[in-house]
Amino acid sequence: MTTLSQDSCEACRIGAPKVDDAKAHELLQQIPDWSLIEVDGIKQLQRQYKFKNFVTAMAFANQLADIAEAEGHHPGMLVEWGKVTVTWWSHSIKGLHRNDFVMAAKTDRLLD
Ligand SMILES: C[C@H](O)[C@H](O)[C@H]1CNC2=NC(N)=NC(=O)C2=N1
Repeated sequence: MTTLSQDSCEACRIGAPKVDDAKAHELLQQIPDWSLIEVDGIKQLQRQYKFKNFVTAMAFANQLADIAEAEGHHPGMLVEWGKVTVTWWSHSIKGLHRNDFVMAAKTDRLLD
């Protein structure tokens, strides 16, 4: 199995294959702190990160913005005092692509 955090995002266009449930559960083993959620029928990955204040939470969000730009794949982020909720899904396919699992793993690595 390849290490998700070391992969790069591949082009994800309308019609690209979604990750099926069996594959999603296999990939989730590499990102065990993430939850599989469904919003308006769209499967997504979500994790909440805790910080000591708003400034450190915002700094993390900005770091994540930088890697999102570098990979051309962008998360949902809710920045609050002491926490950031990150959500990954692929807008173009209204669901989960392998890219979302790659980016979730890279998000975790920001805190190594
Ligand atoms: C043109 C551009 O690459 C696309 O619109 C990208 C940008 N970032 C994206 N991010 C996410 N999460 N899903 C997408 O479908 C997506 N599309």
